[in-house]
Amino acid sequence: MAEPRRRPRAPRPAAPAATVEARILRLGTAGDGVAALPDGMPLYVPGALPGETVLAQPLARRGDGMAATLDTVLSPSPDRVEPPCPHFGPCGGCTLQHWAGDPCDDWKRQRLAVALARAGYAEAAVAAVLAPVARTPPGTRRRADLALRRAPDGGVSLGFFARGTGQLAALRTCLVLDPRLVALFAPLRTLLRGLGALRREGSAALNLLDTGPDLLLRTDAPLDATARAALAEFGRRHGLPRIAWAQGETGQPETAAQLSPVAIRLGAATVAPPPGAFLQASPAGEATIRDAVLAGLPEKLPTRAKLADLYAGLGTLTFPLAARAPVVAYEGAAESIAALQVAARQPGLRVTGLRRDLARQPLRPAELDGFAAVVIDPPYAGAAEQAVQIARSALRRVIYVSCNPAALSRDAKVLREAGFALLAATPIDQFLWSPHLEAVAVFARGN
Ligand SMILES: C[S@@+](CC[C@H](N)C(=O)[O-])C[C@H]1O[C@@H](n2cnc3c(N)ncnc32)[C@H](O)[C@@H]1O
Repeated sequence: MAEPRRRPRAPRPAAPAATVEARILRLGTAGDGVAALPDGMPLYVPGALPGETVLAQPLARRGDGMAATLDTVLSPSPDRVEPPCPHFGPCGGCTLQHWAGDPCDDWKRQRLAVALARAGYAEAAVAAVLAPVARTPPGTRRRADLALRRAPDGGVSLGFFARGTGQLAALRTCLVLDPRLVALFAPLRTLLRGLGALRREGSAALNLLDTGPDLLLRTDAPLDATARAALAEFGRRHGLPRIAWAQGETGQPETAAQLSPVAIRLGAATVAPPPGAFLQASPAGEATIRDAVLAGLPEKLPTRAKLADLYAGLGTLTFPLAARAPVVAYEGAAESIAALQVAARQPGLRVTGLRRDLARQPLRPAELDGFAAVVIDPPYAGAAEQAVQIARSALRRVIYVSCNPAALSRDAKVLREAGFALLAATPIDQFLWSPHLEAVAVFARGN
């Protein structure tokens, strides 16, 4: 899921507007408090909570409304809490840390209910199958995509961009990340201070694998032999089996130092992920998604049943699914599907991996009809083309893993119109203290 590494564009300077007093009516999908201006236009106030009266400074038009900054909270919500992280505010990572957990869970759960209701499922039908929010604990996030910036004195800051400002909030700690990744912040800064390949800006993507932290460094200048030796020494000292490097935001990663093999266990398979590979953000989040997907399968599968896993990545869901029936996994990223295919050669796994761009070439009805169930876990944009093909097929069971309620809503509408009922909906708070919401929804027809 998205993490706030890419530098956001700073808002255009606007003529200073008078501070307004506003009553916050609700929270918007980006986590901002939403009030109504006298003409009815929404006023988006980051940091404000539902029920609060605030003084806010309108800044500039944003979408259908007006963006503002929070000046003063005149009447705080009883659900306002002291943010536990010292970087709250400047850091763009956890924008809802000032909100108590239970109301935040209720808000996320309600957003899933609304998304499914917008797809046309009756409110009562949604309420009947909607599970409580599964909240992942702090200190368990195993992926971080940190921005790097060299200061004029040669020092390097490492952190996330504050929302909408282009300002990098330099982090000393992080409450959501696994402490084993946080422990690398200080040594990374020291390493990067002396690394000529980082002139002005770059990034450090950290994935915590079963074999230890896996680092993908992106810098704005080439990496020479001395720098490679420094990376290998860093890996040895801090227990990183592999450090990969790439030039620029889009350069192809290459292994700069490999000290021992990398691996992660997914179901019954051991997979060697490529540098910077997609992993579910936390082991607990992954387990919740996996369990909800497995629970969504038909109770009894015919002897010759096959399953399909679309947008399979490294096989996070593929390999657990293969415990129930043979699985065909489809994935667009060459390095990910290659890792899945290699892992699938381990004995007894019953997995076939195929590379396919599912946006351009969604599985057609004749292909879908051969599967007893299809799991679909698309990127943020959702799977509009694939949903249309599913609607035209004779497929009876779809398990949809979503990281974007709006895309889920759009695709679920296509399924509903094709006769799919909603059997289960599980909201998952895998990005604690952020407005992100993930979900698993199970659809069936013809049963
Ligand atoms: C949300 S991830 C899910 C991965 C996997 N199911 C998991 O749980 O780890 C979405 C996956 O879709 C892949 N993807 C993105 N666009 C794609 C496309 N057009 N065709 C096929 N796969 C695509 C990404 O490479 C990524 O692996």
